[in-house]
Amino acid sequence: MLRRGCRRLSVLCRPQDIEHLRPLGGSDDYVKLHLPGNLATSSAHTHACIGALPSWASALPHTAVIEIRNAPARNALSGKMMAELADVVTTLESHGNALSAVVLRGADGHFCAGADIRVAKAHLSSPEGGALMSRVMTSTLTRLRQLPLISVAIVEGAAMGGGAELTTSCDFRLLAHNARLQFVHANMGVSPGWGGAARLVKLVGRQHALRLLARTEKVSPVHALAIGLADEVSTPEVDVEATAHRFLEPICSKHPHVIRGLKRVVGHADDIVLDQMRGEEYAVFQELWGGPANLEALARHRTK
Ligand SMILES: CCCC(=O)SCCNC(=O)CCNC(=O)[C@H](O)C(C)(C)COP(=O)(O)OP(=O)(O)OC[C@H]1O[C@@H](n2cnc3c(N)ncnc32)[C@H](O)[C@@H]1OP(=O)(O)O
Repeated sequence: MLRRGCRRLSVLCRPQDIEHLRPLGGSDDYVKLHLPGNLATSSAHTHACIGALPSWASALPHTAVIEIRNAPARNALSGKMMAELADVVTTLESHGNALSAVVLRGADGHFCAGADIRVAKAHLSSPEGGALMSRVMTSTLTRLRQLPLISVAIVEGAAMGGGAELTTSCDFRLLAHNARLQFVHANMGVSPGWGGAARLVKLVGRQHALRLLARTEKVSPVHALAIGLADEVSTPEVDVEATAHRFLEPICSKHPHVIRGLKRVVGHADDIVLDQMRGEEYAVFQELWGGPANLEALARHRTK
């Protein structure tokens, strides 16, 4: 399932891969997309599980929240949750025009403990099962990373294994003072399988990435900040929700088209060669120049 194109190596996930994972979970574990009121109504018919925004996020305009919940397993992802995360990303790809940002957060004080080991043991322990999970998660997290939205992981408590990989698929990581990140894969006898190794190298560089992966080091918030794995760290005085608010407010107060254009330009600069980037930059500029936000800004600027 690996395709070696002339430019990139891509992992192909088939719809039946996602459907294979969907029954593998319980009734209380889920991944849910929380949207502002109008979008929640218009996205009600999509596959994804949709809810209203939690109160801490409702004051942030143009922001969605992805909630990860699996209470008995520190929010580890069951197969069902992996399928639901894919659904959520599909909804954001097709219904997210009015959004600027998406926040990924685990429920009840933990981010995510990786793959749900109970499910993995019972249903995905074969090489084929692992490959299937890897295809689905790599594809979903690549699509999450490529959304034209600013994505932010709020990391509280444990982010282990695949959970640590999940944090790297977001543009920014805001860590609670009690956050614990650990790429425990080597302890599980595996390497990252959700695309997280490549993203980690991009974030922290070859040296730190190899060290974190090979030594399975526990990364404290202070260390994460020092090596570029964290963008902000909350304190006991300023909690993680207030930290997220402070970080996101200057982004979400701008016009969503502008933020989406910026993300596309920077995303492409990061991922593709320069001449393609120039084409994208030109195309985005043409789309934005003369648009409502640009005209509003021009109107505000008085001619001397
Ligand atoms: C390519 C991706 C590959 C992977 O992600 S493989 C999975 C890698 N993840 C791990 O190895 C994490 C293992 N868990 C831990 O280290 C710790 O549980 C963790 C997350 C730091 C939390 O520690 P504590 O707060 O002390 O809680 P605890 O250990 O008592 O756990 C509470 C309950 O949660 C369960 N749990 C934690 N991680 C899980 C997982 N990944 N899958 C399934 N169940 C998991 C744990 O078994 C315990 O259950 P119970 O209450 O004893 O029934």
